[in-house]
Amino acid sequence: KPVAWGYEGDIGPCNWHKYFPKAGGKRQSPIDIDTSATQYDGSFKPLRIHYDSHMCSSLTNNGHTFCMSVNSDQCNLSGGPLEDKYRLLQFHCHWGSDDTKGSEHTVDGHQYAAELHLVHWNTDKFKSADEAIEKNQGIAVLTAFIKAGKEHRGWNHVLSHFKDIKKVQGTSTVNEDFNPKCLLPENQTDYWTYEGSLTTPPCHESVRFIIFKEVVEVSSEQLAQFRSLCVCSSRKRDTGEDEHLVDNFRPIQPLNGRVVKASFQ
Ligand SMILES: NS(=O)(=O)c1ccc2oc(NC(=O)c3ccccc3)nc2c1
Ligand SMILES: [Zn+2]
Repeated sequence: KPVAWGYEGDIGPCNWHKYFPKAGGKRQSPIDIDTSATQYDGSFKPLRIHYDSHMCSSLTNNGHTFCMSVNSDQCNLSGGPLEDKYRLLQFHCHWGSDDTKGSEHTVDGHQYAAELHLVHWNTDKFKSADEAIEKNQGIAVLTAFIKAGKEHRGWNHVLSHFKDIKKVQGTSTVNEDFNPKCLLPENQTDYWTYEGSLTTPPCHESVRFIIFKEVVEVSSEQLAQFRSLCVCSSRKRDTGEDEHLVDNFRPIQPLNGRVVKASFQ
């Protein structure tokens, strides 16, 4: 029977290690990026992000975030710090209860309103995502910070399906011509990268994070739509309204001597 975990109370991040021992490991995520301690690495080749847009995907509320599952073998990532080719598996976000918090990684202690994770698995080294998810070098997560600002039209293709997934386990099929590349910042040459973990249980230490320096803007109204998702099926709080899915970010974890590399000087 799967163990319940969440972001507050007894099942919150401080207790994850009791049922998910890797959560207490030495290369956990997220971390704070201290820009004075990052090391420029001139050896990185250009990042190659090739996504097609003719992919059918499904959007689900898994009770911890929304997850857009992608099943196209044409969405590939390679280059940069990566030695192998990785295939897009899903993307999701982390956010807060207001625009002042929500990202998992922080930059010089600054937390953004939300954080986008595009999750890829290593198709050169492993036969399935189920295998890659728990192996070193198995996963690469392209990450973009999100702040409140002007409206992002690309995000509306995803947000327009949110009414179908308000409740947990709600699923909606997305067939329209949508390319997740539109969710990334324009500047895809400046990024930080380090070796970490899944930021939710089971916290496998299998992830290479690639975090773009440029921050993406979405409107405050669009951020409010993230918060409209419900974390529980129909259980009403004693106050009678639905419990909303917010503050689904893990606190930052010890760096333990890891060095964050930068693709830029
Ligand atoms: N916040 S995170 O670190 O990006 C993160 C955290 C936990 C995750 O579990 C999975 N599993 C699959 O996507 C998957 C999808 C299909 C088959 C096997 C695995 N991806 C994750 C990403
Ligand atoms: Zn994530």
